[in-house]
Amino acid sequence: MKPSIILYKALPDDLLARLETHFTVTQVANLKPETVQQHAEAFANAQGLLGSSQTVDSALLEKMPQLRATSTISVGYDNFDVDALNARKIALMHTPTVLTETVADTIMALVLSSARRVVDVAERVKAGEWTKSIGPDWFGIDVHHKTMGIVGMGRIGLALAQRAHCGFGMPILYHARRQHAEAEERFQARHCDLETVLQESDFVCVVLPLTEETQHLIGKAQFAMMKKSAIFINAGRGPVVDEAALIEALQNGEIHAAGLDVFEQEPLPADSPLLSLPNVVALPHIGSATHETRYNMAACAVDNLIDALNGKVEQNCVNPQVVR
Ligand SMILES: NC(=O)C1=CN([C@@H]2O[C@H](COP(=O)(O)OP(=O)(O)OC[C@H]3O[C@@H](n4cnc5c(N)ncnc54)[C@H](OP(=O)(O)O)[C@@H]3O)[C@@H](O)[C@H]2O)C=CC1
Ligand SMILES: O=CC(=O)O
Repeated sequence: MKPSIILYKALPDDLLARLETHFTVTQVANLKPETVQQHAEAFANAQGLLGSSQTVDSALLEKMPQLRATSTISVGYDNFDVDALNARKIALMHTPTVLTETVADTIMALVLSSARRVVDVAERVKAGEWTKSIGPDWFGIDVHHKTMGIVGMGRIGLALAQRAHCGFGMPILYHARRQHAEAEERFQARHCDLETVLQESDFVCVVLPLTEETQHLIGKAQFAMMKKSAIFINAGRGPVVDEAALIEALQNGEIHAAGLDVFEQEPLPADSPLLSLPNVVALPHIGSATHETRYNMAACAVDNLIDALNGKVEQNCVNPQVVR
């Protein structure tokens, strides 16, 4: 008999078919308690769980006594209670690498659009305000050859460093827990403490995972350290930044502008002050959102679940050490 799994995200037809050759699939809209209750038997029998962007906590795991593997269509896994998974020796699979280049492209898009005011001035053109040759009130600031500060020099940080250094001639400062030889050799990146990155960078790009250590790592004191001309980018996770402090820093002119793909609350509430600040580019968490990359992530997650339920956790497993 094929193992049963719960799928909580729509998949392209060919990937759903691949999943169904290996498993009996119950597809649900979400992992809310009422959904779990409605499909109680399927959850009780499921050995696998596949989807994205939903909380997987101990309350859910209690309803899934047979669960052996979870597979998220994302690289970030802060929405999972990893300790609870570890306690039950449940594998957690994720999709690093396949999205790295696309996310780095998104971050460069935020850098360029914040600095050159692409969104702001395009809206002015559409509003019919381009009636004569433009003046300094339409100007932006240069990106090329400015100092790029990267907080989190992992896979995405490295791909960002490549774009910034090789494409835009930017010197790179970075902060991570350890030194990264590849970034230093290929892009002459300089490993610094967080304070130095914040003080010396023209662009501060945060590409950190959300953990107990990184939650609100960037707050009032950190914005105060940045240059008044600095542009702040967050493409890691919203709660890494104290959003109230960011809003204050933008309103008080402590920093020049911000480009944001992630927020403390997503979707961003319609009354967020960020939406009325002209020096903010706010994106709806589109880091990896291209047709190609989202397909590749879903394919990777399907393969990951097939592998994990066959006892193969050498690749893309967050907790291989606990899996039997
Ligand atoms: N906006 C979006 O759509 C997307 C957002 N993301 C986010 O980006 C994150 C990073 O992805 P990826 O680059 O693949 O991950 P990696 O694991 O490759 O890199 C994470 C980096 O963060 C650093 N880091 C972690 N904790 C700390 C800390 N406490 N202090 C300093 N540095 C720290 C790591 O340091 P060290 O090297 O020293 O271990 C590492 O350099 C994801 O976890 C996710 O949250 C990812 C994809 C899309
Ligand atoms: O935010 C997206 C991810 O893959 O993580």
